[in-house]
Amino acid sequence: MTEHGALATLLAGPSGLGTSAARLAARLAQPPAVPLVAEEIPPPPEELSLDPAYAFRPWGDGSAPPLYCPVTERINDPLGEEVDRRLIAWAGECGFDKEECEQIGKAGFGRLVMLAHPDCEDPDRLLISAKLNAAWWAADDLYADDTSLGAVPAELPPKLALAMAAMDPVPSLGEFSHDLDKTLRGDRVLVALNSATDFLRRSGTPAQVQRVCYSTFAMFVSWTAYAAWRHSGKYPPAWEYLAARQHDSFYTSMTLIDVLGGYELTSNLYYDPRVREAAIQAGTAAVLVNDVHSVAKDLEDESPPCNTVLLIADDRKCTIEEATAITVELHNDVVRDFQAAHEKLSGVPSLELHRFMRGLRGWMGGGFEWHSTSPRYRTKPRN
Ligand SMILES: CC(C)=CCC/C(C)=C(\C)COP(=O)(O)OP(=O)(O)O
Repeated sequence: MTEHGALATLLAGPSGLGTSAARLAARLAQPPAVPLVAEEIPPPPEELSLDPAYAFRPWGDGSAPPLYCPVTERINDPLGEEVDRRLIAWAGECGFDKEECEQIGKAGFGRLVMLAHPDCEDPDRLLISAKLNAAWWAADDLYADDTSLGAVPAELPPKLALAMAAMDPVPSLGEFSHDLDKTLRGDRVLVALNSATDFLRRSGTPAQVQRVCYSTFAMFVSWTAYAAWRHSGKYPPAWEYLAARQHDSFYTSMTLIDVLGGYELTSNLYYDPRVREAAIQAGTAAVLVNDVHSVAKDLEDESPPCNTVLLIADDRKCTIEEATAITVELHNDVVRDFQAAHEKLSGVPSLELHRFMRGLRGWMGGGFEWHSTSPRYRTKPRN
């Protein structure tokens, strides 16, 4: 029986997230009505604490409920520092200036991949994920999110179309290729996306490379939805943002798990609905960890980017603290769903699938650790 056939047989049983800008900003400026304090946090349900791979992990200043999250499998600071050194040198080659290279170094994307890919010891392989994540974040900050860095919502869609051309080179169109090639060479974000994808091509199979490209392009569609909401000043309800966030999540980063692990999860397993659902759950949970850590940073922008906590606060007319608790609860439920899916898939006779599922869990545990420690999310004390 093929791997896919085995999976289909095993899984044949019953099948298993779903205003205006001014109003949003005004509400968020209000002081918290009833702050949640640590003593009010209900104790975690005993039975869920039993799996040693998961824990209720305090985060931030400890005042919000803990995140139910996989534990961090590996912390190897010298390895993370080595990846960061190589990453900063590469960023300079792509055309990022000294200050930008320093920012990239400070964020610690090398440390992120050291934490998130515990089954990869090789700094050069880790660099595949470090380069791609740094390039995605550069596009996210410089093109999409950060007004102070020149991001303009109305200019985003055509920039993303060029970003796709940078990652997935288009065939020559004679005289019409000249200006495109010049543009792709002249913009540091496009150079980084092109270089990082080329670097991936050295180790990944064509199927692995293309899955990275297409999940990136799906993520770009969600970015254009956020840009339209920001441009019009009509922010969406949380449910609509969350629908987009599921394709704009660390799922994209997780497409690299098997490449860094030095194996390949075949396409029919990778895209099996149960595996995809689990991977989207892992990516969404990891990006909800990002949203709860990004609130202060996002509020600093003159036109705040979309964020689950801020949109829930607006939807429910509640405080940021209350919206944070709701987001944590949602996160924890998604992790529990992932945990159940992982358990169910553990009966499938595929070593690659077992490694990949463990890789998804490991990525969530590493992502949590990175968000808790990266200066990118260090919050200023609130008044
Ligand atoms: C940048 C990247 C790896 C893309 C996948 C995950 C993702 C979309 C982000 C982390 C970007 O979300 P966001 O803009 O909210 O991130 P920051 O809060 O700006 O770090």
